[in-house]
Amino acid sequence: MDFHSPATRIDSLEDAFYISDFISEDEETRLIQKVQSAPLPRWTHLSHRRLQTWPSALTKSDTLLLSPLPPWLIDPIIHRFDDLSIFADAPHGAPNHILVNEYRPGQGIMPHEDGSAYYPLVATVSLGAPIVLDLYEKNGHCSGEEYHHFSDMPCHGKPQFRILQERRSLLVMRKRIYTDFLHGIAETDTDEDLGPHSICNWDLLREKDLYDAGWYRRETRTSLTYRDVFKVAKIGDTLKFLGIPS
Ligand SMILES: O=C(O)CCC(=O)C(=O)O
Ligand SMILES: [Fe+2]
Repeated sequence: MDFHSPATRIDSLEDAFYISDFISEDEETRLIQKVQSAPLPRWTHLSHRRLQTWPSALTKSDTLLLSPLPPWLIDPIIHRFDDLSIFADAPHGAPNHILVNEYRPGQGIMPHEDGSAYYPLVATVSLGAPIVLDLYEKNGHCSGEEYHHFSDMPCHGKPQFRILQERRSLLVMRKRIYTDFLHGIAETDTDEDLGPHSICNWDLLREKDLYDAGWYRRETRTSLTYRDVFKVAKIGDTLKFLGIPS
């Protein structure tokens, strides 16, 4: 089976796909335990969330120094990506880099793009609690009083699209959605105005009744974002380059 079937496609977005029950509850529990039990220095503390980078951060020239990913980030997730051919067209045919982001209630991530270091496809597995991801078209411009100082800036006021990511779900964004949109998560402790009119993957949700009131309170949500870095270097080659015998 391919991941880009009509059963998983988010209708209003040509190149985004959503699978609500990508991992089981037991798999989710185990993954959360693994994230939580990583040694403390693994975490980078940012002002609005904390982050782990696997296998390591990219160099200044956006190169990944190749080293194996830990087994818990491969099995079952990357095996399932293989079954669905998610990274089949990527240069290395599989993800080689994973960011783990943890958001407590009130935390988020500013609208941004992931950039050209990566093949334009990101596959995100959500753990622990739902969260809304906002998409902003890059060349959308601001209008309205509060933005008049920044009229040439992309508009971060109102997202064009909102994707509700349930716990245990997979979201794949690629091509134009990757290159032409910014994505972000609001710093709020309540996601509001939820319904078929505002959430573009509403039809694909597993547990719509949780949002009957039109809002929910955030709880700690962790994401695993899988990508393929274009430029890779073997550690041995790097040591040779530095004149160090390996
Ligand atoms: O947590 C998410 O779903 C988004 C994370 C993200 O945008 C990033 O790590 O670049
Ligand atoms: Fe991102």
